[in-house]
Amino acid sequence: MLLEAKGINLRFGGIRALTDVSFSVRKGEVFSIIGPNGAGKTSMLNCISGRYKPQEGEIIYRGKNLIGRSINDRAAMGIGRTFQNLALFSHMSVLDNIMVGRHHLLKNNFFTGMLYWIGGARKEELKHRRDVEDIIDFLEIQHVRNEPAGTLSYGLRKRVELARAIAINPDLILLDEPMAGMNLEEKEDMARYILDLNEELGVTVVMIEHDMGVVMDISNRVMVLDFGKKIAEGLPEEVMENEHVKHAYLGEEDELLHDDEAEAAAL
Ligand SMILES: Nc1ncnc2c1ncn2[C@@H]1O[C@H](COP(=O)(O)OP(=O)(O)OP(=O)(O)O)[C@@H](O)[C@H]1O
Repeated sequence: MLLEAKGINLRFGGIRALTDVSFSVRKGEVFSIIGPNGAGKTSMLNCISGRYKPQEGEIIYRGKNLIGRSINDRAAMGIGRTFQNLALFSHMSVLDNIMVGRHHLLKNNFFTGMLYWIGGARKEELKHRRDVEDIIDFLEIQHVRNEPAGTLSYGLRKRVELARAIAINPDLILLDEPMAGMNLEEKEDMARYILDLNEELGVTVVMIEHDMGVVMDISNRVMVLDFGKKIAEGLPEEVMENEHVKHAYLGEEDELLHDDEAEAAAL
């Protein structure tokens, strides 16, 4: 197992965001976390990336417990992530945004900076530049490499975010709704990049996604959360047939229906 979450409990005051959630992800898998709004999906990713600290439970990554380690430590251990909302520096070029992702890998600091002209640090920087160019080629964003990120289409910006997450050389990547807000063509492109990342570069993927078509297409296994609890885990087709899961999603539709009805009644 590459990643194992055991008995994760996360509370915010009186809110139980996650209750006794356990699951494991095998090396090389695309593992999706699905569930209705507010089910605890992002909270779970945040526990893995280090943004949130669960009150109870362990998260074991390559045999080491991650709890208590900083976000940077986890990145250095090979855990990359993207966010639900775009988090790029909009005035910086695509290239510089990706270099930011690379930053913690640069051994070069103030002191080693003095050695720059002697050779070591300069060589290191050249290697980083070459690696970043490889990522740019991989995600086919050469044509916008010098553009300010803020001027790009939404789909391209999401791709640059993925590039920045890949820049830390992750073994495990956490993707929070990578297709949100995309049109069909952009979704298909993104699905292909995620699969290439998984198959060609061997990166294990843990992904939150609302688009069931995408989830069914590219996931090896799926976990379903509802009100902070795991209600199902298994192959995509098994999970979709699960009565609890159908009920959780129907419940959400019911709620939406009631909201519409309430709105209609208010008019
Ligand atoms: N920082 C926080 N402070 C307080 N409550 C939080 C915080 N983060 C999450 N929560 C609460 O935890 C619960 C789970 O939220 P979370 O964002 O993890 O759900 P989600 O499944 O990712 O939802 P969505 O699909 O809408 O993104 C919600 O009730 C949310 O309000």
